[in-house]
Amino acid sequence: MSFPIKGEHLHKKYKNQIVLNDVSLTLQEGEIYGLIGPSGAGKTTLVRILLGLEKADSGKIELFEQRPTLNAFRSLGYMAQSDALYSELSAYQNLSFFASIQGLHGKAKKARILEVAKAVELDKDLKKSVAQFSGGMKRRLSLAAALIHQPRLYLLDEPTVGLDPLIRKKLWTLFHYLKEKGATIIVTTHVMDEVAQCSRVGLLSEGKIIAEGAPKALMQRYHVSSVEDIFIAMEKEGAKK
Ligand SMILES: Nc1ncnc2c1ncn2[C@@H]1O[C@H](COP(=O)(O)OP(=O)(O)OP(=O)(O)O)[C@@H](O)[C@H]1O
Repeated sequence: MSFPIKGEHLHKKYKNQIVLNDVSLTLQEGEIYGLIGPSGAGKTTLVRILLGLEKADSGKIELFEQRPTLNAFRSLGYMAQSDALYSELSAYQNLSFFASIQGLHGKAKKARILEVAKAVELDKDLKKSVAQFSGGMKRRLSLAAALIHQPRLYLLDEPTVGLDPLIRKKLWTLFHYLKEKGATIIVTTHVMDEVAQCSRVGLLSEGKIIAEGAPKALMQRYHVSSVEDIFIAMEKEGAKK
């Protein structure tokens, strides 16, 4: 078993606010790990630290069982919570920019842009300027940009916010497809039916991962019949500690 990401004893404070208090997290190859928790719990902060975009105050990170290098970070696929797109450019130009950064050129680049645009159903909108895109289209374009270099590891921060149920379902089909092909995905979400589709779930609350496991196993452990109830039971347990 290989571990695409390992974070050990991570601590993070903003001024006097403790956001991460000794968080350890190990992702297994080929799993979809759902990171859940109340708003402001530190999910984005944890993802950004794992990605190398933010520095932990202390703790250790390994990427593919090695100390992370800049190149290793480049090989990750990241979809931020707010879309990092160039609105004055077309969707095609945006994808072309991200593809070039990743070293794709010429015919291979063009083919890959069409492939990822199809995967998120934006292939007919590639010529449009991003300024004319809806919120959901921007989310999908951000995802396409994260897919462009076929990374082995994806960090997706609330990838389906603002998307209609049909597109949401299609994106999850895509996530499962990526997983089947061997990719590992860490995804933050507040949507319970998405949580149910994760291989494992971790609940971050008050700076700690207070529960972790497969959704079914967690339902058994907390004697509840829905993922939503796990969330509530885990939170209650966390509050008692
Ligand atoms: N750069 C920063 N400077 C100061 N405080 C910050 C910074 N980034 C995050 N925080 C604070 O850290 C806490 C955790 O934020 P974070 O965005 O990681 O939470 P989250 O779990 O992702 O929330 P949500 O579910 O609402 O997206 C919040 O209280 C936030 O205000």
